[in-house]
This record gives sequence, structure tokens and C-alpha cells, in this order.
Amino acid sequence: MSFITSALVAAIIAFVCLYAVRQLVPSSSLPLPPGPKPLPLIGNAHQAPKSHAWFQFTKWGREYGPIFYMNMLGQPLIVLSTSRAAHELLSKRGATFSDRPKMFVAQELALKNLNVLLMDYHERFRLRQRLENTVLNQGVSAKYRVIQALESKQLLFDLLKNASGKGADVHNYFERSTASTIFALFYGHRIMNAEDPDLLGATHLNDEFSEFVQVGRFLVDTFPALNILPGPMAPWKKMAESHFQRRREMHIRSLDRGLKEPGWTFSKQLHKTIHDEQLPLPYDELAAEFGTLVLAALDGTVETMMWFVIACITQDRGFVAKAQRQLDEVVGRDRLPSFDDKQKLWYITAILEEMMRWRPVGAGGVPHFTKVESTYEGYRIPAGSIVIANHWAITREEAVFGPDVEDFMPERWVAPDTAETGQIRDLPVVGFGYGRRTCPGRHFARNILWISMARVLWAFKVKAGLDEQMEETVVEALNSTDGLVMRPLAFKASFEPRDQNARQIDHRARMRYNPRRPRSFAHRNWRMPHPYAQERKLARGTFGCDIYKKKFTYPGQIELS
Ligand code: HEM
Repeated sequence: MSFITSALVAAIIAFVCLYAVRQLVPSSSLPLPPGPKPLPLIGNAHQAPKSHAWFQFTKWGREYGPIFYMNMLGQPLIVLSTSRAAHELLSKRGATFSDRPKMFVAQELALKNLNVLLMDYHERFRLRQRLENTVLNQGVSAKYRVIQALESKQLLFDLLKNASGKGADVHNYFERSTASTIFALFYGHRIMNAEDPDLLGATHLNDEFSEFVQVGRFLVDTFPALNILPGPMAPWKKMAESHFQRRREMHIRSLDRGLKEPGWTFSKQLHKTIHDEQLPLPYDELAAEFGTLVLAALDGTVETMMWFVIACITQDRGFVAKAQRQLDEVVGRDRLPSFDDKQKLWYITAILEEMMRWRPVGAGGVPHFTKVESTYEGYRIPAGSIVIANHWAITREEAVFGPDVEDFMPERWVAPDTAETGQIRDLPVVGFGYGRRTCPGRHFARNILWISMARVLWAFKVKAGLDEQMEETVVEALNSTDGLVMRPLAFKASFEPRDQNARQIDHRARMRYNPRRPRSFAHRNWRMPHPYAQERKLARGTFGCDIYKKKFTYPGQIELS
């Protein structure tokens, strides 16, 4: 018998045994949740959606109710379709439902178990979560607003210079702005443009990773025994090893650099904590932890901004004019909106919340896993189940969010007393996930999104871009990639300044750098103009002596002290 045949036979025997054991092991007498009708042995594998599973799962959710069950070649899969079910199981019973399913290629081979996103909820994970929390909790995240505000000015400047008139594919500019904020804080250097090698490396790794985590992409995920196949028969091994090596090299290089840059960085802060507290986190694992955070931070934030641009173009039934009226009343036309205006700019907050609802970028939810059997509403959830909160279905619950859930309507977040309190309605927040696995970057992300949305609306009329014949191009409201992050397909948008004030962003924001020395971070290349002296003072107060008792130099371009 050839090597490959033996491996296949071994995998099939393992599968049949597993299936038989799952059928025979006594469990509670409660029924499994309802779901599509399975076939013997393969279960529902033949019905598994080929792509964009969240759409089909939403249809099944409507048919079978808040919780439905599928059997994928013996692997139990539970899909939750309402906010209540997701909250009850994933949040309230977090001790049970906070592990992650095994993804052999992604986790074992490509990441060598170093990625916090795919780690089980055990001691190693909790240490990383504790460290993340020290630099990403709500209070500390507010301190980074200074940098987010500065980078959002640069964003306006980039859009004005490159995307007015006929418009452009603006993904690069939003990506640069977010990446620069993240790299500045993590590693102490800015990202000057979309061609930056660090940014290109990060996005390339994210694209590859997205493939590795697609359920059903690799047979070996279902039958890990297949991994004994030799190299040529197992192409995933080479792909995964190459991914791991490039990732490791990039993360370690970035951390080395982050520790050398002047001023405070996440790298320095956490490296010191680990050293002071003698925590069991070797250097390469710390580098991997930062790398994971950077990659996780980029995708969700940038793609939410891209969906925001699409909402402005395709969903404007008056929300843009309403937001601009409020911006003009509260802020006027002589300065940009700032975080200090947040309470009075409640409609921008409503837009942000509606954005996260209308296009939740993690549409299919990140899978959780339970190692023990559980019950819910009279149904049995078998031990070893993958549990998915289908964000797409949950954000489309009419009983929770009101009618016309496919429409973009910030008004659904506006409470009767919002105008006085600045507080919007307390509806369920879905986009950042659930329970002990809730996104640790949510406060950080919300701040970037809020200031970027407020400033883009203050400055521009956002329209579809024009083609060669000067006709408006078609911008689709739903076309997206498949995968962990739902990205809109490329489109062209035009950012026309609303007036002369907006046209002068470059004089006002003046986030200028010397284009002949774009990779130089010497602060003399940067000028902070007079109108923003006050911000400089604020930043100095914030970082100079406050939480970290250290002089903070916003890396390179702006001396804040
Ligand atoms: C709009 C932007 C973002 C969205 C929509 C988003 C969404 C999510 C979601 C849905 C999860 C999975 C939650 C679950 O399993 O239930 C997650 C996890 C995660 N996010 Fe975010 N995220 C965003 C921004 C960020 C940022 C800015 C950072 C870091 C600075 C970050 C770091 C992470 C990490 C490390 C995890 C893994 C947590 C774990 O497995 O326990 N994310 N995010």
C-alpha cells in the first residue's frame, strides 16, 4: 500500500471511529437544536455554503430559530442567530464557551500556536489578555486620541490631494492612516504611504492568514492524520512554514525597532512589564503577540471605514446632510471637529453604531468552542461543538433594531433625550464579538472610527468616483470578499471639499513631511502650525507626565515636549 493510501485509510478509520463514538457516547436525553436535514455519515457537509456562509446561515436562522445545529463530517456546529442567544451562551456562560476550535493548518503549522486569536482560553491566553488590557483598556485608549486626531488630519489631506475631482480608490489612504496610528503606538514609527514595506508585509500576511482560517480550505484541518504525508503530497506544509517564517521575521524586526525608537511605545511598556514581573513570555512570543494585535487592528478598522464611504454614497437618504448640519452648528467652519465635541456630536456616534450594525465586518463571527456538553432552551449542545454567533443575522433582528434592517438608518440609535445627554440608545453591540473573547481593541477602534467619520463628513461631499467619460461609476452596497473579514470590493470614490475652509486643510492641519526624506523621522521634517499649538500642549500634558511618567515624543515628526 502506498504512503498516501495508508494515510487516507488511517484518516477514514479515524473519522468513522470518531463518528461512531459521537453517536454512542451517552449524553443528556435532550434533543439537538433543529437544523437542515443531514445525510448519514457526512451529516450536513454537502450543504455547507461554498462562500459568504453568513447569508445562508441567516436564512437558516429564520427557518430554524435562534439556535440551529449542523453536523460537518462528525463535527458539531452550533449557529446562534439572535443577540439574546449569543449573549446568554457566549457572554454569560463565558467559562464554557470561550475556547477556539482547532484549525490545524492555521494554528499548529502557520502560527505554531502563537496567535492569541486562535488560542484556547487557558493560562497562556489569559496572560496575553491581561497585558493587552494594560495598553488597550478604555481609559488608556482615550490617551491615544491625540495621535488618532493627528493621523486623521493627514487622512483629510491625502483625500483632498488624491481623491477630489474624479476620485480614486481610497483604500490606501484609510489604510495608511489607521496603520500609522497603530505602528506609531506599537513600534514608534509612522507609516508614510501605502507602499511602506511594513504595511505591505502586514496586509500580505493578513490576506494569507484569512485563507488559512477558511473552514474547509484544507482537508488536513478535518483529518490532521493527513499531515504525515510527505512534502509534495502536502502543499499546505510549505505554505504554512513560509508564512510562519516571514511572520516571525517581520514581528521580531518590528519589536527590535519599537524598543529602540525614542519615546514611549506599547513595545517598551509591555517589554518592561514582562521583565519587571518576570512573566513567562519569551521575546519571540511577545513579538508574535504584538504582530497579532497589529494585524487584527488593521483589517477591522480600515474595512469599517470603507463601508462608511459606501454608506455615504449608496445609503444617503438625508443622513449626510443631517450630520453636516450638526457639525456646522457645533464646530463651525473655522476648525476641524475634535474629540472634545463628542457629546454634542451625538449624531456622528449614531452613524458609527449604525455602521457597525449595517456592515459588521466580522459578518460570520469568529468561532468559539466548547469542550463540555451544555443545554440551552431545551436543546443539547454537545461537547466539542464549534459555536458561531452569526453577526450578520444578529444585526438584522427586527425585534431588536426595528424595521428596514437592510437600510442604513442612524436614527435607530437616537434616544428621545440624546440631544441633551449625548448618549445614544442602549441597543446590543454586535461587531466586536462576545464574552471573554470580545475584541480587546474595541475602544481604540471606536476612537479612530469616530474622529475619522466626523472629519470626513465635516470636510467633504462624498460621491461615487467618475470614469473616463466623466460618468459616475457604480458603487455596490453589498459586494464583498469572503473570509474572516468582510471587505468591500474595490470601488472609486470622490471627496470634494465642502467649501474653502475644507480646501485649506493642508494649511490648517499641515501634517507635512519632507517628501525627499519620506522614511526619515527626524522631527525637523515636520512642522506643527500655529493653530494647533493648543493640541501640542494637550498632548504634552497627556503623554509627558501623566500615565507613563515619561516624556512622550510622538514618533519622529512632532516634538510634543
Ligand atoms: C472596527 C474594528 C474592529 C472590529 C470590527 C473587530 C472585531 C473583532 C471580533 C468580532 C473579534 C472576535 C470576538 C469573538 O471571538 O467573539 C475580535 C477579536 C480580536 N480583535 Fe478586534 N476588531 C476591531 C479592531 C481591533 C483593534 C483596533 C485591535 C487591536 C488594537 C483588535 C484586536 C483583536 C484581537 C487581539 C482579537 C482576538 C481576541 C481573542 O481571541 O480573545 N481588534 N475583533
